[in-house]
Amino acid sequence: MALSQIAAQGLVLLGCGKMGSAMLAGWLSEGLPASSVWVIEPHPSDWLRGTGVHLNQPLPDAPAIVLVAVKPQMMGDALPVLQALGNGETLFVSVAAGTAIATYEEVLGESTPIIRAMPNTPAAIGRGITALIGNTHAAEDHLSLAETLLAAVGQTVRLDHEGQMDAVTGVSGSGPAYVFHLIETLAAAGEAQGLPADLALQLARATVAGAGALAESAEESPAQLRVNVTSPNGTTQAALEVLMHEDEGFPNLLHRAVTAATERSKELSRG
Ligand SMILES: NC(=O)C1=CN([C@@H]2O[C@H](COP(=O)(O)OP(=O)(O)OC[C@H]3O[C@@H](n4cnc5c(N)ncnc54)[C@H](OP(=O)(O)O)[C@@H]3O)[C@@H](O)[C@H]2O)C=CC1
Ligand SMILES: O=C(O)[C@@H]1CCC=N1
Repeated sequence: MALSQIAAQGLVLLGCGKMGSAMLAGWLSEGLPASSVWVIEPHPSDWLRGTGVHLNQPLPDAPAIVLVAVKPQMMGDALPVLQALGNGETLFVSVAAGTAIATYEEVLGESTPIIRAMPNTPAAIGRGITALIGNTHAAEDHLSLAETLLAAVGQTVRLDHEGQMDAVTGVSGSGPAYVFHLIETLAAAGEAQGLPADLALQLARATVAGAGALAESAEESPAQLRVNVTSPNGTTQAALEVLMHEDEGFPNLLHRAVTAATERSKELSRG
């Protein structure tokens, strides 16, 4: 099914904060007409008001997809509004962290096709990645429908089982924040070495963006690309000896960070 077919039946977006807006911006720029989107959002931003979507208006009877993008803590209040669309043709896709498929089945009905997805904010510029897993009522058609929608804002991957979702959240869902923090801290380190703040930020931002693009397009592995930068006994080697330190280096730090995110995702799903 193409994006135009989703447009014909309608798309409902429940919650349009940071993640909902990132995806909506991507869909609109990919040609999804604003007139085919219904958004339920208690405090719409000026940007959202300006898009021309149906805002807080009565919903269509059988939209192709309802996408749920409210905070996990808001789910109990938000989901019942959609109950009438459950147990029907409409596919539900939720991007909420730490909210199990079973939670949606309880509210929407067990025969509702439900897909749990974990996107990330680069979706706003079509460079996201979304992992998906469906319930037993999500057939191949439903999965490819969700993939059509989410592929419009980046890559998609299917998971083998729902248990992988916590770690996915820790790696790619939260991951953009780690990279933005890397840019901030690389710039601050440059400033500490005497560079003007704006120059340090320009260097850090372009370096992370360029290295990311190279890592994605090059045939070599990230490890080989790292070696390519590292002259024997040169400047990079001096830095990597700090970053690759067994206890205080990047591997241990990132391992702890991803573990903390994964554990928090598990904790959220316990309620
Ligand atoms: N931000 C990210 O990078 C990612 C987020 N996610 C998931 O996406 C979901 C949304 O996160 P995020 O966008 O960051 O959070 P935000 O708080 O920015 O967005 C949630 C939006 O939902 C609105 N809302 C609250 N209650 C209701 C309701 N009853 N009906 C409709 N809308 C409601 C909120 O309004 P108000 O602010 O007025 O309460 C807010 O605008 C979360 O479940 C999160 O786990 C997944 C991947 C990445
Ligand atoms: O921080 C969070 O809980 C959400 C889920 C992944 C990214 N943001």
